[in-house]
Amino acid sequence: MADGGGEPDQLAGERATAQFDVDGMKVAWAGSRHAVEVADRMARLVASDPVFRKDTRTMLSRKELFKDTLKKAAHAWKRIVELRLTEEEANLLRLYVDQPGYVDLHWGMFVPAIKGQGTEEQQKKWLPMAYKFQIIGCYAQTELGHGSNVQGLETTATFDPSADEFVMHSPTLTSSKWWPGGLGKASTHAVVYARLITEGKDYGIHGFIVQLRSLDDHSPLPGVTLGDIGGKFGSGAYNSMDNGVLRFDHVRIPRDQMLMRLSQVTREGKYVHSDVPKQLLYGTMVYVRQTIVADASKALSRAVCIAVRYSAIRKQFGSQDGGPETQVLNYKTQQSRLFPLLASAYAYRFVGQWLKWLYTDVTQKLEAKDYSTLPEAHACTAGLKSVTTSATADAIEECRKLCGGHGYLNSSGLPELFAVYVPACTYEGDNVVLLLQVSVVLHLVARFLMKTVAQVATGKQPVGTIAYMGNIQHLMQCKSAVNTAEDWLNPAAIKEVFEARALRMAVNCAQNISKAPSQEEGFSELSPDLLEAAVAHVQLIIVTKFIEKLQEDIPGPGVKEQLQKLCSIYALHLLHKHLGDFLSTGCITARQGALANELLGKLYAQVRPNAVALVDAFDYTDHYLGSVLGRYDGDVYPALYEEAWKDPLNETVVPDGYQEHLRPLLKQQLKLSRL
Ligand SMILES: CCCCCCCC/C=C\CCCCCCCCCCCCC/C=C/C(=O)SCCNC(=O)CCNC(=O)[C@H](O)C(C)(C)COP(=O)(O)OP(=O)(O)OC[C@H]1O[C@@H](n2cnc3c(N)ncnc32)[C@H](O)[C@@H]1OP(=O)(O)O
Ligand SMILES: Cc1cc2nc3c(=O)[nH]c(=O)nc-3n(C[C@H](O)[C@H](O)[C@H](O)COP(=O)(O)OP(=O)(O)OC[C@H]3O[C@@H](n4cnc5c(N)ncnc54)[C@H](O)[C@@H]3O)c2cc1C
Repeated sequence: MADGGGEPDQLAGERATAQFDVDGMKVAWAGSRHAVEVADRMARLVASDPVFRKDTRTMLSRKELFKDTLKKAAHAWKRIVELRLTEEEANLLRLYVDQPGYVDLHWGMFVPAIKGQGTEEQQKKWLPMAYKFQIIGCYAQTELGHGSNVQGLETTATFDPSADEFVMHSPTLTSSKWWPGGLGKASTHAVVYARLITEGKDYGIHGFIVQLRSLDDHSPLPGVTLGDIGGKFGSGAYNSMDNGVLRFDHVRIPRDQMLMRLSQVTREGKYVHSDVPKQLLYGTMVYVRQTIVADASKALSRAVCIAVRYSAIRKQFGSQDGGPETQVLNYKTQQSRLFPLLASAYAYRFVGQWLKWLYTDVTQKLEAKDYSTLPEAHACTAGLKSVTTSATADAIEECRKLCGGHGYLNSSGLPELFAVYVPACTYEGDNVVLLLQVSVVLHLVARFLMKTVAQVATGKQPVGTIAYMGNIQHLMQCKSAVNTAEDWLNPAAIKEVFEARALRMAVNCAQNISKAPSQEEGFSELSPDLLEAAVAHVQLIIVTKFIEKLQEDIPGPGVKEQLQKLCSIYALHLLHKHLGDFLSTGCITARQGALANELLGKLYAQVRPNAVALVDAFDYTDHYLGSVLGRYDGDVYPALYEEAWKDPLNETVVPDGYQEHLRPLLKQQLKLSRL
């Protein structure tokens, strides 16, 4: 029992009110019983290892933090080798270590870039070294002057046939590579994206493997300037990563270090393009965007887990005759802010699982030289990355506010979680730039369908996640049949209005663009509307994948019922938030909007007794959560109190600086008061 009002038993009471089987929900969340078991084992392995402690991380200096990251990475690798962990286990171990570091770029981008863009011979040469960490690689694409506009990169790779070498050069300040993680201090090699110039002609951006540092003493090779780009947002957080700067002064590399799966330069300097689509140059980004969507649910579920547990512990107001105050989780406002985020965590989890499937499917097709699904993979990964990361960043901040003042303490875990997460809205493609990519696809399809609407039944039908657009005749005219609040529980009713909204917004944009003097001008003028149409399309994908998940066999008493409620909450809170879209496109009436809101209130009340159990199903250890507010035992107040004393400021009772700055001030005031 905690001192002064903290009531740890309260969480036990909350758990007792759950109306479903938490173990069954853990399986639904993780994807299989096996996945629960592996995740649990890896989480405990990390939590029990003192090297992986992270409770003082936000108090470390940048240098200490970076060294701590090197230590953790080396120790993690040692454990992976000693225990012969599988790839699945190693990935989970990395997740639970919970500290960004150079290994992420080595495994997450350097290795995939070589796999995707290197020839078989190049893979045979470089991958075994990378797999054993004999070399450490990063992904050096972004420059000081250009990140989003990849075609605008300035670094050059000029072929010199006399030496059979490329000369890597940074011709301007703005061509300095800037941002690549792991580049600043750790990497020995990089996949560098540069303009290929041969026979006096610029063939645009290509990838090259470049050694940057000596494998003997780690010093930069001649002609290579390297460093870290400086401290970043927040304490701890992404500062564990050595995002770096790189400049080349006529650095020579052998010709066979150009990644040559997409195109080649011959010994004589001839440029040859293979039959592989040039967009595969962007393949590594597609891969990482897909992992970022899966990670959104992890970050969001962590924040929600902290906020739900703490909201069940925290009490304010409502005391009658000296009785207990009200748990803040019982306030309808708290529920209406928190439960949509809980539902979003589940929604992103399932869409992330689906996207992983889509990516695997596309990869298999690419291996069989079927490139037809590449545009779908690009649009889905770009759109979902954008929508899920933006919403997750906002949601983490909302969870901080939901935890009141204590949420602002580092010990709540939320400030660091926000700081480490928020760059996901920018890296791997700025979220607006990525949504514009989705809107290009939507615009093309909408324009095509408008032209061919008469013969749509016989014409070429859109497939994959844009298949619904083929139903244009119905979706442009349909009116929702919802008549009672409970009618909104019908997934078909929800799907229809989300499809109609997305299609009508895309068609409206296409019609307005067609009125502009040129398509380019129209596209630019209407880009804010196009973004909204893209968001509507992506939200439809998430809702649809949640609904499809519920059509699967989901074992465990009450599990499917809870997920059905969460699915309805996810969809209806979006409907409520974007009511303007649904009304202005005529998909629903104002009354139907009000009915959706009425149902939302009822669903929140139904979720309330299950809320703590629904976050327990994420199966997070206290180590991974890293939050005194989100502790499993709910013993929040003693932990908060204890944590405060660990701050370096409390190492002495009288602070450093007292003699120089406080004492003279206080003495001076004394003199003044005596005057
Ligand atoms: C310390 C602890 C340690 C523990 C240790 C444990 C040990 C290790 C064990 C395990 C470890 C595992 C670790 C794994 C972790 C993995 C996680 C990885 C984390 C990553 C962290 C992220 C870091 C960030 C990296 C970056 O940011 S890299 C840089 C990213 N940059 C961008 O995204 C740039 C965005 N811009 C663009 O993508 C493009 O420029 C564009 C906006 C798309 C425009 O392209 P452009 O060619 O200029 O013009 P378009 O005409 O628009 O396009 C042409 C054409 O191409 C199509 N297209 C475009 N993109 C793609 C694509 N990606 N795929 C396919 N097609 C594409 C486009 O649609 C056009 O098509 P059409 O011509 O048909 O219209
Ligand atoms: C933490 C972190 C890690 C990173 N790691 C790596 C890495 O490992 N390797 C690497 O190569 N890069 C890395 N990056 C770089 C990252 O990929 C780029 O920052 C990102 O792609 C955005 O590009 P930018 O910085 O040029 O933004 P800009 O494009 O300059 O964006 C600035 C603003 O302009 C807007 N804008 C840009 N273009 C358009 C347009 N066409 N229409 C409308 N609005 C537009 C954007 O929405 C944004 O609001 C990292 C970045 C961060 C923050």
